[in-house]
Amino acid sequence: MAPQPSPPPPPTPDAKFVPKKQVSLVEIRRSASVLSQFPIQDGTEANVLVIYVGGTIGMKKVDGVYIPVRDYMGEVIRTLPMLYDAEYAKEIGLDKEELNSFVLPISKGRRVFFYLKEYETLKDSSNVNVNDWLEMVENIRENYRLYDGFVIIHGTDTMAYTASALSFALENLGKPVILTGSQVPLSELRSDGRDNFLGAVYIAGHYVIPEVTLYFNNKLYRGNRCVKISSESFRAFDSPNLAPLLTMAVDITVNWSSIFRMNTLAAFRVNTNMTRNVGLLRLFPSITAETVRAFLQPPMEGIVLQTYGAGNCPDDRRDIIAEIQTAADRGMIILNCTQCSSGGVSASYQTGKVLLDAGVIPGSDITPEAALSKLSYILGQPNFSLEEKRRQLKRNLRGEISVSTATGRTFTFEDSEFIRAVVDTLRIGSSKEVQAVSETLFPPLLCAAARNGDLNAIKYMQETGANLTGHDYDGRTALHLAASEGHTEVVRFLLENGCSIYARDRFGNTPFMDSIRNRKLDTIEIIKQCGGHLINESPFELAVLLCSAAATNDVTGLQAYHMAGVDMMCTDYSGNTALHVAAINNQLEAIQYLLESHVIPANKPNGEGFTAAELAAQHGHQKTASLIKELTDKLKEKIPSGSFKLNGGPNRST
Ligand SMILES: NC(=O)C[C@H](N)C(=O)O
Repeated sequence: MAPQPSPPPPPTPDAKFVPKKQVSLVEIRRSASVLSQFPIQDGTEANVLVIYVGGTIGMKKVDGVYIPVRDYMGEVIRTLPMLYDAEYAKEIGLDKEELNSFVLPISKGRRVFFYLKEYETLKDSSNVNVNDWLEMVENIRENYRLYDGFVIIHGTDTMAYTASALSFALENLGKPVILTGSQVPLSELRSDGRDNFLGAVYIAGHYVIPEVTLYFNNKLYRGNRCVKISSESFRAFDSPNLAPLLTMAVDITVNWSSIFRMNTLAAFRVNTNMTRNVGLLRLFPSITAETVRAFLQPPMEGIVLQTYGAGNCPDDRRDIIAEIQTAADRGMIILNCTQCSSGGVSASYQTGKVLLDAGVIPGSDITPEAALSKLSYILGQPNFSLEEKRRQLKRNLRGEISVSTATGRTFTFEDSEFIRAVVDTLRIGSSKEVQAVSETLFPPLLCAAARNGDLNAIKYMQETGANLTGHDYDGRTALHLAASEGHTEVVRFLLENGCSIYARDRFGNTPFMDSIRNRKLDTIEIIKQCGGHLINESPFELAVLLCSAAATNDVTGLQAYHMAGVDMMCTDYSGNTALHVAAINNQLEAIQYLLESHVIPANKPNGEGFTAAELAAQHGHQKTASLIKELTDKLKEKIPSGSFKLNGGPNRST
């Protein structure tokens, strides 16, 4: 075989390279004079810190091989419109290279800004070690309050290890930490990096999934459930024992009931006590006792024992079992993890029970990567006794294992035993009292499920006897929530099961009004088909809502009111219709919609006798005044005679 060319020398530090002064995006945006006029507004903006550790995603081909190159990631991002809204960045002064700050195109009415913090030494993840983990943890700690979420750009080879380690080191996490990378560099034509990078930053800026997760190939996995399964496929990772937490497709589907949430009031903190004296011993047929003994010697403190099937070892190899027993007796912690890619450990077989009897701790369905991190984290805690370490290893700390009930099934929200378990806990005996508990508990549960669009959970609760029309302490019903969120499938199901579109909550809102306020046009249509209409909303209140929609160019809002049958000619306290207000505020799209839908005649005077065109001119919007006249003339040509009474306004919709 021809001699292989010697690998290129590692990239020497570039003399001119000066590490960027690391400031947070928030500080940048608050300090930059241009930006001060764009105050950070809650809800419509999000800030994400992107920590760039290395990996293929940011690599550049140099002399025929890929190597990480400083500043290259930022250069490439600036060329990708899906990752960087250059025009808006320029408009607000965020386009300076030294700012290392970027902004996604607007999405769901929100701007996601991200600050790229590039490590001084960008690594192929094969070189990532505990010290790098500690640096990532520290970076998150020092920036925790400044950002809505965190993305770590990392090589794929050891990404699952890093994700597992961080999941334990970041305690009481309340914000998303998402790892991602790619199989093909971002700059290459067919890179998977663009979608992976965009998806991770998008999710971090739009969803509060308070876990360490891993985003790859349109799926968001719990980080400590992942394994790398391919060195070539874009589907490089799998989570064999837990379904993805989120799937990115035409719609974004979040499996909210799977999200792991800390049940503590303790604040976020980092815990970097992690011992390195751990290892993984994979059993194989005819392994010698000498090998096992050598592996279990100090300074080893704990090992992951990778066993066959459901956690089995050869029970006829008394020599091996004796070595394991001896090590366990002297305080070695041994965690049983299956070699199978899915499923977990159980003491169902004698060949598994012998390990349990020898003091090996069953690891449930934990992955090898997570098992090593969990061991390292627990054995690193200075205040844990041996017993406490053993106890903690059996616990589900960060969702790294499936919690099984006595029957071996995993507890889920949809499980009808949920209510029975609550009833048992409250030690309520009589059916009357059980009924009282159900009437109290089911409505908020139904509302929660409806808000998440979780139709299966609603059906489960219906089968358990829940009254779908029940309301919670605020008078809110499941239909209110489903209508507010626009979950049309749930709305249909609830309507087909007798839920009322006229139910009013304590604020006087009906599901119909909720669908209008939230601009859920499909839901408005469904409720209208069921005869839904506005009942007691005062024309004045509706006029104010219409005019504020016009003033803010909220065309969808105008459509929603129009679809709902609101009298679009209603006027506010100064006799202005939505068209007058749109003209005063120079909102061209709103004007166009109102004129083209023939809901308000252009020549209708407001309370002071001025038409929309006159008001536009009075407020210095000459072009808008001309547009109104042009549109009106054009539309007049199209209007069939008799269908529009200029002085009396449109045919009134019922
Ligand atoms: N796709 C990748 O990122 C592989 C690369 N060797 C790494 O792990 O850094």
